[in-house]
Amino acid sequence: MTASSSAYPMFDASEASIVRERAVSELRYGRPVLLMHGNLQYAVVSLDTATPEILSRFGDIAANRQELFITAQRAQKLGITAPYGALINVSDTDYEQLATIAYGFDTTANPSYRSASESLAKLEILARSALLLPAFMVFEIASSDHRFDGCVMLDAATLEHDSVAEAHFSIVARTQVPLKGIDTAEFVVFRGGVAQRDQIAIVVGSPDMSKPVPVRIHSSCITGDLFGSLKCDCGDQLRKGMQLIEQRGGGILLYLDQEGRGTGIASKMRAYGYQTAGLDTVDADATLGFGDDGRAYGAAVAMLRGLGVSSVELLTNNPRKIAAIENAGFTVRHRTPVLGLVTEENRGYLRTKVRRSGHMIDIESLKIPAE
Ligand SMILES: Nc1nc2c(ncn2[C@@H]2O[C@H](COP(=O)(O)OP(=O)(O)OP(=O)(O)O)[C@@H](O)[C@H]2O)c(=O)[nH]1
Ligand SMILES: [Zn+2]
Repeated sequence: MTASSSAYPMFDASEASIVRERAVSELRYGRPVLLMHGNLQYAVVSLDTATPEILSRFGDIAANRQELFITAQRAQKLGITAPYGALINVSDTDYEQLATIAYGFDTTANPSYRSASESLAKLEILARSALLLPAFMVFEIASSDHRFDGCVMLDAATLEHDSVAEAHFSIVARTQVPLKGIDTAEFVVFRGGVAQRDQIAIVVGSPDMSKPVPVRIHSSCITGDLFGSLKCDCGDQLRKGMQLIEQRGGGILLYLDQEGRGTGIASKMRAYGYQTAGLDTVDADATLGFGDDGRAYGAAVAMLRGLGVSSVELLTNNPRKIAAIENAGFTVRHRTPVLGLVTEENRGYLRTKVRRSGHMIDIESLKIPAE
């Protein structure tokens, strides 16, 4: 084999999605990245992963002029109105105090701040990609400052929510798996999109792709799907969804790698902690800095296209899923509700879904049998 003498690199390492994934990796290891916006450059570290030592070094380099970025949702919890988030003055704030301001249950802090620019609001997108809390230490650096040379540098303008247009997926494996109560099921593994993660489509039976196909788009819920958590209805919905598809004579279940509505298992468990302390699911996420539901359905769209689906019967109570599929050009012929068992433990969660997230569940049906 002869070595290539091409003057061109094998791939374009400046491609926005690759730079973003490198930045994600750096942030998860607690290291700084550079966020560019026009002539401005910000050194940024994640509060979720940076150690006190890293933060202290960061503060030394910034000569104590670093600020804490929090999202608009978290700012609102602190009584601050800032549409793109806020930059909190933290010159004399220790690590514990930073965490309290950034995502603590106690929201009584009254810090001095300035409103963040639109470009810094993009840090929330980066946090979601990295499955980290959306709180960052930020320091604006001069172009003559070379102390962050070597850090991954990304352009804020390239940080957009997972868009369908950029999602390229391909099938890497498909194989039959015998499932309890299901006649035939084929697991089709797709690879692509953000971080080239693997996503699964389960094709039940042999659906006619030229007709409306029964489809459930299911976001992963380790606690509910695997362990039978009583806090939500996910496990029931998963199994009911599969049964409904089987009863229809075949269809597709898309199992999306979107734990905790895309915030990741760590943030979901933190949110559960706040729920135990009395917050509902939406307020618990907002207290951590997250918006109501930031899930993107690019992977679902790509998988349905990859399987040759154009028209669906969607098994869901969530209007956002319908909108996402319709916006991508699919015809939603029919919607079938999927409701799990209502229990004392999940009733509040289901009510919040109806009242605050617009889920189409008959509130009367949320009475538990003994009521
Ligand atoms: N952040 C957060 N995520 C949760 C909580 N409870 C469940 N989840 C996640 O919520 C998602 C629920 O997914 P789905 O059942 O597909 O979606 P849905 O929005 O309920 O819509 P349908 O079930 O289709 O009506 C999963 O990713 C769960 O991990 C919670 O309290 N906080
Ligand atoms: Zn769940």
